[in-house]
Amino acid sequence: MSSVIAVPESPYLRAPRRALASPLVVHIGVIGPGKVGTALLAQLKDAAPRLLRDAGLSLHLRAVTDSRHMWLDCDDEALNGRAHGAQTWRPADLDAFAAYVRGEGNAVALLADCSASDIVADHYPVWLGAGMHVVTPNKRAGSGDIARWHAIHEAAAAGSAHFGYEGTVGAGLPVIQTLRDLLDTGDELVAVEGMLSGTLAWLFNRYDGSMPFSALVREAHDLGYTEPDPREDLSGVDVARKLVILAREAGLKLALKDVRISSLVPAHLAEVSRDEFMERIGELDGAMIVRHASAAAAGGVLRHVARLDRTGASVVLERVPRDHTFANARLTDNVLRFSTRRYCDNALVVQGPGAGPEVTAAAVFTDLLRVAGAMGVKRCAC
Ligand SMILES: NC(=O)C1=CN([C@@H]2O[C@H](COP(=O)(O)OP(=O)(O)OC[C@H]3O[C@@H](n4cnc5c(N)ncnc54)[C@H](O)[C@@H]3O)[C@@H](O)[C@H]2O)C=CC1
Ligand SMILES: N[C@@H](CC=O)C(=O)O
Repeated sequence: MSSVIAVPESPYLRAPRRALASPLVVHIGVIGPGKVGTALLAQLKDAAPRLLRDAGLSLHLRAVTDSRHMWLDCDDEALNGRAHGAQTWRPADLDAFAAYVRGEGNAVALLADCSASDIVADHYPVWLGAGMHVVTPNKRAGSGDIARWHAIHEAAAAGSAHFGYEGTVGAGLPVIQTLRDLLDTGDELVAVEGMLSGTLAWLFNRYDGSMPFSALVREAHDLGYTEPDPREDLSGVDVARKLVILAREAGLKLALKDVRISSLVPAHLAEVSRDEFMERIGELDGAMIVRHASAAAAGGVLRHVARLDRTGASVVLERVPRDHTFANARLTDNVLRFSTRRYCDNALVVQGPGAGPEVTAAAVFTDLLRVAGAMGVKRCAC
């Protein structure tokens, strides 16, 4: 699909490699071949020959599954060659899928969950406990039931397996790793303030009242910025999930229900099906033009702002002055301002594109490379 290569072409990767006795073989299963999953499949395919050559890392795509079908034998040339390249599929079964990805022998097995499904997240403890690595941009595990979240981390420790979720906050931006590095070196999180939705950043960067807000939401959906159901973005729930993930990372007790959210989805559209919502999305336009005009009249712009500190968390669409940092971020830019014990006079800021299939897939790929790094592959991200 794309020629973009997720792994940076660093001098480190290009340098002559110390020959490994044998390549590290990683069996990969991709769950959810949607926008992010498809981009990940393309990135894996592009990078595999280079990683084998330069890093002694042998990536084997074993299987792909969505909610209804699973395709096994993805690396089987003969099978893939049948029916004009179409692979055979069978009804999806996550346990059988994981067992197939693992296979026989001693290969490292890794599951990349690119769905937004709680059902898939429910399987993480079993997979991790059995020593299979899990990498994901799916926010459900990190922001859902706290008992499941504990079970996941305990299973990962018990199975000596890695649970990677860098893509859950800020898409491809180094957010989780940055926070973890601060905490691991003894810093303390005091507060996070920022714009954590690529979709809402893009919408309010674009929206000037000259075209319907709903048309922009449709465009954001087509560009792959929104959640599978764009109400997750518009309601503020997607950003609230990210705040919960950050809070838990920092050891703060926060559940989704504790985040104060002001939703852009009117109550009468909150419970209808996704398809009906998309048909009636024009019903958002009236309220939005009024809010935009009111912010403009007061000399400001609308921005979707998230805040987290020890007293709580909030997600609000608010008016900010035109010269505010948030007013001048571009496109899907996320901005995360970390105030910590060390970064107290001036916050540590992570900023950049915060949504899109390519950048998100690259975060998942980076997590995969961290697993390989931990397994002794010295020439990629470790
Ligand atoms: N699109 C973006 O910019 C970003 C997305 N993410 C996350 O990435 C994930 C995927 O997002 P998209 O690719 O945009 O969504 P998508 O809707 O394009 O793809 C989701 C895929 O998951 C599959 N799926 C759903 N339930 C499943 C189940 N029970 N078992 C197996 N597969 C299942 C669907 O069939 C589909 O193939 C979501 O969790 C999203 O929050 C995270 C950061 C940024
Ligand atoms: N829909 C999300 C995607 C990344 O998490 C967003 O717009 O931020």
